[in-house]
Amino acid sequence: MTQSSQLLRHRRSVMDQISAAAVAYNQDFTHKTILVGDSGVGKTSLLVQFDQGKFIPGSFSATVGIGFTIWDTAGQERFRSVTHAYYRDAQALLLLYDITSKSSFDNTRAWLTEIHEYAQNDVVIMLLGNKSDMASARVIRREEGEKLAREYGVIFLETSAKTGLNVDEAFMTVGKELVRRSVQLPVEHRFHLHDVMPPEKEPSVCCSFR
Ligand SMILES: Nc1nc2c(ncn2[C@@H]2O[C@H](COP(=O)(O)OP(=O)(O)OP(=O)(O)O)[C@@H](O)[C@H]2O)c(=O)[nH]1
Repeated sequence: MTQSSQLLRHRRSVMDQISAAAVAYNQDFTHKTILVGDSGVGKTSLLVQFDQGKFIPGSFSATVGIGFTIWDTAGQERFRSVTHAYYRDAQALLLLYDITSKSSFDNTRAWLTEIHEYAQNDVVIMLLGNKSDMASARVIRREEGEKLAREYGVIFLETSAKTGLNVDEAFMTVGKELVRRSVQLPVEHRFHLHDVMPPEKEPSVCCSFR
């Protein structure tokens, strides 16, 4: 078992709470969230920070896909065909780039094209500019991330898997949107968001979803 799959087995995530609450009100409500983006942008680190509240320096071995609620994928090209299969039944996607890597930012367009091709039409997408703690190495300005997010109509945040900045907010925002969509159910199956989580501050940029 990989390190990442072990941590997923033991996670006590906010998403789990949201999911559990949703299931209590609607037996059919399930969701899958996956993290995508170029190799090295910090997908696994973000997941570790969210799950364990800590940063473990150094690269993790490339992971193809693990867990059952939040899926971490490898950014390497050789795993791409496997990733395609994951898109199909994903309800939410966290697309990461590294603010110190222009190529990872440029490649987000290719990732978005792929997502549009393979994912469900109503998938929740969040664009995350990770490694925001590395101010002196920054090559992608925050405004560039915001502009791209607006262009594609997705939510945007800058995060740091190292300091934990906006990590919970990212997963919370996705969870809230999934819950919001689930309340399109008949009245008798609805539940109230306030019952499962306290009010959170809104993300810095929040665009309409597709
Ligand atoms: N300073 C800083 N370093 C980070 C951050 N996130 C990840 N890293 C580092 O970036 C490197 C790559 O992180 P990973 O989490 O392995 O990246 P990944 O996207 O899962 O990579 P693949 O599995 O190859 O797709 C590691 O050395 C991490 O310690 C961050 O927010 N800040």
